[in-house]
Amino acid sequence: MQVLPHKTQPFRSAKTLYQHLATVQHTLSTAPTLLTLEVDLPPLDPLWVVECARQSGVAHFYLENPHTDEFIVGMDIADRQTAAGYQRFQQLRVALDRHCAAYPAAQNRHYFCSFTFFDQPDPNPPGFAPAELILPRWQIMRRRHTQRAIANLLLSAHTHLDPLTDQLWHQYQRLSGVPRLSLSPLLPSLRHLWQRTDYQNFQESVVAALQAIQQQQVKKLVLAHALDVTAPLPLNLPQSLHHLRLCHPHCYTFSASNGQGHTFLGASPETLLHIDAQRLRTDALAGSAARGTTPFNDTKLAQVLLNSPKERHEHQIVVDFLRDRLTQLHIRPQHPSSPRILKLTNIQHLYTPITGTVPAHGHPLDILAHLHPTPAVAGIPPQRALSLIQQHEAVERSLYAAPIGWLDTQGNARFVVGIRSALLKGNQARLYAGAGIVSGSNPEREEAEIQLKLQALLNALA
Ligand SMILES: C=C(O[C@H]1C=CC=C(C(=O)O)[C@@H]1O)C(=O)O
Repeated sequence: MQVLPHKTQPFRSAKTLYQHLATVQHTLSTAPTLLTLEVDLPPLDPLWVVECARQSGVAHFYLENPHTDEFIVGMDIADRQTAAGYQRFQQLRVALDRHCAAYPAAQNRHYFCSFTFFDQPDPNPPGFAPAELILPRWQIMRRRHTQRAIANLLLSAHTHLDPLTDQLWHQYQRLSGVPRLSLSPLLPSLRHLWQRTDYQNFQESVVAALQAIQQQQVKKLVLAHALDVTAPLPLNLPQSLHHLRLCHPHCYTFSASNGQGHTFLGASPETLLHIDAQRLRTDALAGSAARGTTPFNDTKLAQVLLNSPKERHEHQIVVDFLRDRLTQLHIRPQHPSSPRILKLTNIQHLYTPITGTVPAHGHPLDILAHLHPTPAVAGIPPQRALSLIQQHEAVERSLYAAPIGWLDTQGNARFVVGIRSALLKGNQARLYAGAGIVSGSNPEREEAEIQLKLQALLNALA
């Protein structure tokens, strides 16, 4: 089957679009063909696309890094594959290979992927599969000061062109029309949010984790906590995302909605997999301290963090894990011998960037299968840590702390770890934060770290 690039501009009018699709359809058999159309759109704020998707009640996917001036945003679904179970990454790869064989690679085609933390569907599912691969109907991307937009659609001799043309034309008009977004730079008042959480529960699980560490069941365990928030009115998604990107310009701001009212969003400082032309980067990020209120105090806190044997141990476990896993994949890891400090708006971390070269046969989904979950979000040894998390955590992790991002047909990828994140539905939000527990951890201090992380998210909700 072929990919049919268009030669004319089919989005001149609804009529030219219909005629273009009809001309293509004339050449098709009953088997579907993937049509990828380049679309001229004015320079867009990706949050306008998020808003258009929200208003139309369709799925969206958004990832933006203000610091590198990169974004990708997708609206609606052209094709979707899902998988579950311990082979879910491999199953998605098979689905992707099949997709690429059926519809040969069009440059610029990107697939959005999300995963839940555990490989089985949640008992109270928010409607995200354990593994999802989505080819968006609309994809708009900005990189190196250039924006490009495409529309993907599956077309066969049987497709009814009238409703398809109507839908595409309507979506195109919305996207290219004057954005009706009024994004405020001010932080919202939090007085209207009603919060419910029980830190007693978290502290008890830290005590249980310390016991498991003492009994040498695990060396490290990452425990998460959730804060449930209710607002008097539905939460304003573009505004919340705008706050996140303003407050965390060095993080990846992201959101994914399933088109059924659930949206997972956040601003993650942790890159799990960044591949550009076979050059790979993954981040070891573990070990935290608050930001100081004065430059002097801030530097002092950073020095204490860098010199703390407990924090360095917590961090080194992640570095060692990532090194081992990359080596298993025949990728030679390279990294500085000691961690640096990564300063975020409200918190600072120990940070070691690890780089390498992906071999020709290496595939982003195989690499993700090896990297998730890292001991920055689970623990070590991984299997034991996972069962202790299930035993001690009170809430489902859902998409929290799992890979979220995109890959293309040339092996490039961007995946972050879905931390500093929340799940929204209507006027309700569940905010997640976790902390690594090692020998020497203190329940009160871990709780303070969790509160610091949750507060940053809470400040962004609008
Ligand atoms: C698991 C989270 O953070 C991880 C990443 C950086 C520092 C961490 C820490 O110091 O505990 C965590 O390992 C979270 O924010 O939910």
